[in-house]
Amino acid sequence: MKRTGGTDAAKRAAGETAAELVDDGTVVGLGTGSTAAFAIRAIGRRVDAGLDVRGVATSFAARELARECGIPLVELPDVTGVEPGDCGVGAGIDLAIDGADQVADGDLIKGGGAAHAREKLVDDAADRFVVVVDRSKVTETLDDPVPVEVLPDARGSVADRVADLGGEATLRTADRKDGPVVTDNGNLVVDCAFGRIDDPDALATRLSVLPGVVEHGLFVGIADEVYVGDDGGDVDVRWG
Ligand SMILES: O=C(CO)[C@H](O)[C@H](O)COP(=O)(O)O
Repeated sequence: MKRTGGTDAAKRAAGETAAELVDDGTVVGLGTGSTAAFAIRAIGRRVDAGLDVRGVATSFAARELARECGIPLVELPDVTGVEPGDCGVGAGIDLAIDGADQVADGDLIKGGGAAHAREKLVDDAADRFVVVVDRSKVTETLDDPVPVEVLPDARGSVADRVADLGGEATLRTADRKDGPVVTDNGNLVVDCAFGRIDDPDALATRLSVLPGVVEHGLFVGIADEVYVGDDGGDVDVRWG
């Protein structure tokens, strides 16, 4: 679920500071959401000024914004050495910059924009994953609902299994759409409230093995640094 307390000034500070980390001649993962958008626009301005970079978008929205900003794009298989009929080896993303909905002790809840499946794929593949957030996202422990992308037919069975785990699943709907939110991958999202999550790693493992779960929004041990912006334009680098 989106936390809406942060200001644009704080998001801008985090996003634009992280955009300075992009080196010439590299591949950068482009995150989703309003904070990552500040980074994408800043990278676009650097491209205008001559920066040679290729972007891998984490969502339809990130791709559209990157195109608007003139950032050359490649697809993930283009940087993983995949040949037809082959799995390829490793990934060639140097740096990923992405937002988060909640951060505690360097672990994240993501998926407020329903893009967490592809975000995890890109962010985890990067040599360095920098999270950009405003201060309202940083808490002592994770306790927001965890977005879980599910195959459409699995929404009921996953909700049952989430209840067995002590959680409560709610099918995500949108304000300006009849029916549920459909992800970029054609799936549904159930937001699963567990209250305080004392062991995110254990919960992540339990959610991952549920039949019909495509991806959940717990990002445990994936982030390398978290850039926390404040209203005055300062950025605190944590868990680096
Ligand atoms: O996980 C995400 C999308 O799936 C976003 O990164 C997250 O929702 C943060 O967005 P914002 O910066 O707009 O608060």
